[in-house]
Amino acid sequence: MSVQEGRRDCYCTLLLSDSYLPGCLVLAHSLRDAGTTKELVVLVTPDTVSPQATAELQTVYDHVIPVDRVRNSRPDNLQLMNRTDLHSTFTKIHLWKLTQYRRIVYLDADVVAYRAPEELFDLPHDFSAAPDIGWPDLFNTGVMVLTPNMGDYYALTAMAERNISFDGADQGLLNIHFRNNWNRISFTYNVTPSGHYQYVPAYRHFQSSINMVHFIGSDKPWFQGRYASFGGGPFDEMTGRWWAVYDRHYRGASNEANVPNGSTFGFVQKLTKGEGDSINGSQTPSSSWDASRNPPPKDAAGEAVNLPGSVYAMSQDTSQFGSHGRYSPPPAPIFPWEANRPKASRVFADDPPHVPHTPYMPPTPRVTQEESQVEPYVEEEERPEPSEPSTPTGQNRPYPAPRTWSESSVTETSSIDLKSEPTTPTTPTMHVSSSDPWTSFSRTNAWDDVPEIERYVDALQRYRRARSAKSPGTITIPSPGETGRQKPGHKLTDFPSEVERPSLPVTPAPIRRPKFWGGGGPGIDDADDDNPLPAAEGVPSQNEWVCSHGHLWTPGDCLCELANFLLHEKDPAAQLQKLARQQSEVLLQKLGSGDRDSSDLPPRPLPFGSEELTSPTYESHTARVLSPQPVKGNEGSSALRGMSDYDSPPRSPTQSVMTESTLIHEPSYGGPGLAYEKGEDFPTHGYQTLPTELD
Ligand SMILES: O=c1ccn([C@@H]2O[C@H](COP(=O)(O)OP(=O)(O)O[C@H]3O[C@H](CO)[C@@H](O)[C@H](O)[C@H]3O)[C@@H](O)[C@H]2O)c(=O)[nH]1
Ligand SMILES: [Mn+2]
Repeated sequence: MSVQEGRRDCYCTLLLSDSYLPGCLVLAHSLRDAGTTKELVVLVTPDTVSPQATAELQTVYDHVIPVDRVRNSRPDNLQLMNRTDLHSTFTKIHLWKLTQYRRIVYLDADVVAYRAPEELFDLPHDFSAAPDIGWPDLFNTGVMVLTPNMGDYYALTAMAERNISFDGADQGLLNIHFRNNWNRISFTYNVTPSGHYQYVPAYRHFQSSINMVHFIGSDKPWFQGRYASFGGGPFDEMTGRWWAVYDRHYRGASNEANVPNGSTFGFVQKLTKGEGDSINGSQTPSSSWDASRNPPPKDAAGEAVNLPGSVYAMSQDTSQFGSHGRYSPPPAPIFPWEANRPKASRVFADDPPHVPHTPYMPPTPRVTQEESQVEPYVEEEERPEPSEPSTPTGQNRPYPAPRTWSESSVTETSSIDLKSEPTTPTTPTMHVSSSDPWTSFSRTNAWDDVPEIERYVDALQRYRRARSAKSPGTITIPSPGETGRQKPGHKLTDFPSEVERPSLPVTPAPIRRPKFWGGGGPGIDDADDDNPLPAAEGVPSQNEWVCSHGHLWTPGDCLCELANFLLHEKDPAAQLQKLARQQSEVLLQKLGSGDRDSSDLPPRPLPFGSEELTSPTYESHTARVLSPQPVKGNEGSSALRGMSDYDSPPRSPTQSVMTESTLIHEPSYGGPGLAYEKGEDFPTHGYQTLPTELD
C-alpha cells in the first residue's frame, strides 16, 4: 500500500455480476503475483453480486467497495454491438468519486497483468488510456489511468442519467466526455487479442513488452473453458496466460495452500467453464495430480473413465422390415393410373408363356385409317396370308413387342379375343404371315394422328427450309419419288415402301446428278463434284441402271415411281398431267428468266402409256396451273409456289383429286422474292423464333 501525501494509489476493478468473478480474481492474483505494491480495490453492486462472490473478492482484494449500480435505461445502442449484458457499465463513473485515491489504474475484470504497471501511477496526465482496436481514435475503457475528482463525476453522472453514450455503455460515454483530452498510453497496457484479427508479426515483435492483456468481447476465457484455445497463435498464447494464473490459484487441491483464508472452495471453479467437475474430482487422488510436476499416481483410476462414451444396444425387434404401418403411409396418388396400378409381376426368360392357349402372334401392326388407304400398292396375291395359329414353344415365343398397342388399334382381321390376354398388353394379338411378320408392320407413331404435333413438325420443317434457302429465287424441285408418296414425308417412319422403291442388289457408284442451272445451289444435291468415287468392280455401268421405261434410275428421279403412285389414284391421269406440267413449267419459268435454253434440261419424258391420258374432270388449266416462281422477299422458303397441294393435309382417296385445294392459283404478286398469298398457310411467327405447338 502506497501512501503519498495522505492520498493513496490503487488498482481498481468492477464486478457487476457473479459471472465475472473468476476474471476479478485472476486479475487481482496476476497483480499480486507480479509483486504490486498498490492497493487492490473492487467496486461491487450488491444488488447483482452475491455475498459469496463478495467473500471471494475479499480474499484477494484490499477493499471491496459497494456502489450503486448505474444502469442505462435505454440500452438501444448496446444492441448495435450485441452486448446488452453491458447495461450497467455506467457504474464505472463511481471511480471519479473515489477521491480518497490520488490516482487509480482502472482495469476491467477481463484483464490479466503480465507485470504490475506501477509506472502508470506516475503519469503527469489526469486521464490516460490506450486506443481501441475497433476504432483507434477512441480509447478503450478497459484500462484507464484516472484522477478522481467530483467535477468529472457530476458531469459523467449527468450524462449517464440522460443515457448519453454512442454505444450505450461506458466507453461511448467516456469518449464523449473526454473527447480529445486523453493521454494515449501504449497498446502494451491494453492488448486486446482477437480470434478474428491477429497481427502476428507485431505480436511476435512486441510480445515481450506486453504489460496487460484485455479479453474484450463476449468470449471470456472462463466462459470458453481451457480447451477452447489450444493453438499456437497470439490469441491462444495470451489466453493461456490467463489460465496459468487461474491454475496457479484455483485449480486442484494441490493449490489449496495458495487459496487465501476464507475462500469458499469450489465457488470460483463452478463459475469457470469446465472447472466445476474437476473440482468435484479433486476429492480423488487422480484429480489432485498436477501433470506438469508429477507423474500420474499409481492408484489413479486413469483419465479414460472421464471420457464421454455411448453404448448402443442391438435391436431386439423381430418384425420384418417394411412399412406395415410403422412408417408414414404412401403418398396420395397424383396420376390417374396410380389408382389402378397393376400388381407387379416377374417374368423369367426361360419360363413357358403364361397363356398356353393363346396362339403365337408376331407384333400387331397398328393400321391407321390413312395407311389402310395405301394398301392398294400391294398386289392382292402378294398380300401375306394369315398363318395358322401356332402353338407357342420355347423356340417360338412371341416377338418382343417394340411398342404397346391399344385395343382400338387392332384391325378387324384380329381373331383373338383380347380379353383372353389381360396381363400381357405388349403381346401381339394379330395373325400375320409367319414368313415375314413385318410385311404388315405399320410405320407410324401413336402421335402421328395428333394434329397439333403434325402442325408443329410442319411449321418446323418450313422454318428449316426457309433457313437453308439462302439465295432468293432458288427453286428446289422435289423429286417425283418424294412426291409419289401419300404426303411429303416428315414422319420418321415415312420410309418408301418396297414397292415404291425396290431395293437394288448392289449400290451403284455415286453418280453426278444432272445440273439444271450449273453449280448446285442450296437445296440441290451438291455432292462432292470434284472427287467422284471410282466405280466398284463388277458393278454394272450407270447406263444399265434404267427403269423398264428406259429412264435412268437414280433415287427419287424416275417418274415411273410417280406414275406408280398415280395409277392408284382415283384420277391418276389428271394428277400426273398436272404434276408433269408443273415440273416443266417450273423449268421453263426458270430458264426463261435466265440465259439458258431447254437443252439444259435433262430428258424427262412422261411415263410410257401416260401420254394419252386425260382427266375427264380436268379442264384446261394452263392459265390456272402456274409454275412456282419466287416472289417477294430475300429470305424464306424456297419451296415451290404451286406445290401447296403437296403440303396440304393428306386427303382421303374418296375425295376428288381435283378439289379446290389442289388447284393452284396464280399469285397476285409477281415481284421478286417471297410473298404469302391470301389464305395461304404461312407461319405467323417470325423466323427468328421456333414455332410453338400452337402454330
Ligand atoms: O455481466 C457483467 C458485465 C460487465 N461487468 C463488468 O464490466 C466490465 C466491462 O464489460 P466487458 O465484458 O469487459 O466489456 P468489453 O468486452 O471489454 O467491452 C468494451 O466495451 C465495454 C462497454 O463500453 C467497456 O466497458 C469495455 O471496457 C470495453 O473493453 C467487465 O470487465 C466487468 O468489470 C460485470 O462485472 N458483469
Ligand atoms: Mn473488458
